[in-house]
Amino acid sequence: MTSKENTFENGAALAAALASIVATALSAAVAARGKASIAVSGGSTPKAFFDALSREAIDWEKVTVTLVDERFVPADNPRSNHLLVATHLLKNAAARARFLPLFSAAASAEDAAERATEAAAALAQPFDVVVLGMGNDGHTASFFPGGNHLAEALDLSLPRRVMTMEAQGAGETRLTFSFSSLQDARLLVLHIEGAEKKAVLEKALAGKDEADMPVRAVLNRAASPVEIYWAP
Ligand SMILES: O=C1O[C@H](COP(=O)(O)O)[C@@H](O)[C@H](O)[C@H]1O
Repeated sequence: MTSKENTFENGAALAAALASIVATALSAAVAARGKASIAVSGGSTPKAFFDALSREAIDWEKVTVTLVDERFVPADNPRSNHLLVATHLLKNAAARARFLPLFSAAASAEDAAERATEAAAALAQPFDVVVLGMGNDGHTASFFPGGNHLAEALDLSLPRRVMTMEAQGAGETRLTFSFSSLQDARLLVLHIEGAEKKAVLEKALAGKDEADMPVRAVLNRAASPVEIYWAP
């Protein structure tokens, strides 16, 4: 599919612009269908965006927020993406949103993935908004190079689901929405910041090998156009 690069002077300007277009997309979804859904990423990049989005005047009671991916850790773990979202997004006006976690205290990560798949099936499809991040190794969501379920996760014929992923660069076992769940979002954003990530993006755009850089699946095969948001 196509991608479009949106470049900003700094992270604050990017956060404000991204919060504004995401708010517009969520409000349009509520107006059209009575509810809206957004899947967001974890990591260090989205904090300012989350803070800005939390203040947007949206009918948040009608919005479900979930995660693109999560570590198989409880929400009080400092590495939990749920904790990040609870701290930076589910506050101010956005405190009224519903949150759908991927982690649950199941016997195994596989069981937690099954539970999250069932819970997510109640959401309207596709997602109204998906905001992806990217690691310096070319991973996005928890599609890691060398991931034990990478080929399955990137297979577009896989029914929408949450699945587990283990990889050397991932730390904890991960829970991640499949590519099939994310790639057709009504608004599909790849949010990256810094010169190093820009260089990783350029490398990803220049090649095709998805096992080496799984973010290429998004850049090359997503059904929706990819809005790339970048600031130095
Ligand atoms: O592991 C993860 O990392 C990526 C990128 O994180 P960042 O710290 O470099 O911004 C993130 O998109 C993903 O959701 C997260 O689980």
